[in-house]
Amino acid sequence: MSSERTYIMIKPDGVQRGLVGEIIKRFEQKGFKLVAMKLWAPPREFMENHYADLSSKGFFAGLIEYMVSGPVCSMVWEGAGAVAAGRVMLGATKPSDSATGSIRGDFCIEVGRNICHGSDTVENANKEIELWFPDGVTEWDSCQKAWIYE
Ligand SMILES: Nc1ncnc2c1ncn2[C@@H]1O[C@H](COP(=O)(O)OP(=O)(O)OP(=O)(O)O)[C@@H](O)[C@H]1O
Repeated sequence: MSSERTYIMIKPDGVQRGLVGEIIKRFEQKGFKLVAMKLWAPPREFMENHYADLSSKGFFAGLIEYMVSGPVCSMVWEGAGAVAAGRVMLGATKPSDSATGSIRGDFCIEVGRNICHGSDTVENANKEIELWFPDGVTEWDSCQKAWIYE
């Protein structure tokens, strides 16, 4: 499995409900490496751009209202298979379908308040990382590497 980077965002409900630490803890404990993070409230147009592929959906206006209702915590996590593993850790989009043990399965009830976002493909991850972190990420060596990878 090759090393990848994935864009993970804690949505406004996740921030307001005090789940930032819990979500970071899960990614750290899994063995992924944090290479970028910021807490901020991007302008509406920025969020519309992030979700541009959903602009024709009936829930788009509500989604954008939700996403600009408070600060989000944007992160980039790195590691082998990080994109697919990140999606599994988040759980299915609809919390009623999310496995217990996943972030959505454990902490939320409705699709319109589903706490977190994670890139769905490596290609989209690279696009999202460029959008959210145009100045790049922080490269560093983790002393845990030899204990996580063979
Ligand atoms: N039927 C719906 N009603 C309300 N909101 C929805 C609905 N479907 C999706 N959403 C919202 O739009 C977001 C993006 O939907 P998408 O289909 O891209 O799922 P996803 O890739 O799992 O989610 P995300 O991009 O947030 O990680 C969902 O996470 C959810 O917040």
